[in-house]
Amino acid sequence: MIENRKFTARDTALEVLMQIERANAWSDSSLKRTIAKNGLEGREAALATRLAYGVVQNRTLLDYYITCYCVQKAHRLEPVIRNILRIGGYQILFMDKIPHRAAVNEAVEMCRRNGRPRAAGMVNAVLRKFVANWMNMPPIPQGSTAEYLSVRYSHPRWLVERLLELLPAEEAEQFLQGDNDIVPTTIQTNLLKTDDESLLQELRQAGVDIARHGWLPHCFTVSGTGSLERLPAFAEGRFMVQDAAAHLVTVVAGPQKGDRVQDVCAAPGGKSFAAAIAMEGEGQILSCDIHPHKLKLIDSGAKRLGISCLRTMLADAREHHATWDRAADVVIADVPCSGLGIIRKKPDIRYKNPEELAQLPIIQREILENVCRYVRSGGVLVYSTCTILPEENEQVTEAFLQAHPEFERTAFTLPLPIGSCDGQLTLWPQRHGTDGFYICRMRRKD
Ligand SMILES: C[S@@+](CC[C@H](N)C(=O)[O-])C[C@H]1O[C@@H](n2cnc3c(N)ncnc32)[C@H](O)[C@@H]1O
Repeated sequence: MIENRKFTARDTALEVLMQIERANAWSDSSLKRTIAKNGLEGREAALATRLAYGVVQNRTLLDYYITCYCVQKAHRLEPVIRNILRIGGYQILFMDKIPHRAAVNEAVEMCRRNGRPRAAGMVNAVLRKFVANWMNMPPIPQGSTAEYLSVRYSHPRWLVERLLELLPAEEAEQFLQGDNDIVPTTIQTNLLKTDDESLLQELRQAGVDIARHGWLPHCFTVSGTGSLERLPAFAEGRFMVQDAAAHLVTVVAGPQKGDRVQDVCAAPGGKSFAAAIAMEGEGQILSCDIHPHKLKLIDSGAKRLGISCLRTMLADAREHHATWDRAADVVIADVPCSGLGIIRKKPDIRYKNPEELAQLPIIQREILENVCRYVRSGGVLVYSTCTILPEENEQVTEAFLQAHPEFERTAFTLPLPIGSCDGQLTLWPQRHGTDGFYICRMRRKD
């Protein structure tokens, strides 16, 4: 049955890749939209997703091989042909269950269906070379370590060079490799509605491949189960999806029952929701964001999870609201960042323009400067990002602490293997098995 419909999955992947290329679309939102428009479900939707993500994750490498086997360089090919070749090449090199013959034939058919019958012969010839050599593809130029890793793992050169400044080469390679792996999803029990054991049983009965998280209480890892959103347990709010690293931000913030919490960059709401669960639904959470449409995501998430102690408000975290001064027990500043720690979930982040990223520390510092005013005496200020770059992390908090002696970093202890931290922590995928994150816990002394 799937055989007959693979055609649609490949066309959907092509449509998504074209949107990414032409309109600079993000792969996750483009996939969601296109899968719905094309009416794909279940395994067909999963195949379209795997193909589109797989090509984004391995784009440089695929283009390198295409260039080796084609008279024209990959970047000179017409975009639609280039993407058909990438989809075909990805299946041949990375997907064991798809017969090579099917990958080639489907690519040839896609040329015809997309009004490019004259390219069919060339596509056939290039992909046949992939098939003939798949166990022994052309060597990647060794050049410098950065050049090799950049092609091998399809990350831009600047990012590889930056990682090589931060990590030993072997670890940088593990990081890059991990960005292209399929990672399990982490979910958290909504203790406001159910308990761990009931959720485990319910999801097992629904056919979900689920295991308790290795070290995070009330969390599970789930894999290979397609969209979790179709499950009644999701629709009825018995769990939320959140990576372990993101979850730890709330653990570090440590909100207590009855607390007043302000989440100043809150959408789509994950850390506010985790705070509400930790607070057993009692207290006040003010979840702000700069984008009105994103506030709706927080509202609908809170409704689904049965959280009633949360309200949303449109606010730019750089602008002062005097009425909030010294009012919060906990302020969470999960600031906009380069997102380089979550490439394994959002593969196209690697292609962001580094020049735009250079502005982020300025915004991050402005946010911290402003929202620190909302922390009460003795209250907690948590700064977090989903990146691993020191200029968005330690360098922002260190500059802040130097300018604000009324704040100090305070130690915290997390479940092993992390253990005790001196007030700040960078989580690394290749070390901790989580997304890449930075968390800093500060306390107002006066
Ligand atoms: C890393 S995301 C937050 C994720 C969220 N805390 C969660 O756990 O679901 C950063 C958010 O900051 C918002 N944002 C960006 N600039 C902002 C600003 N100046 N003021 C408030 N929010 C801002 C973005 O719209 C985005 O939703």
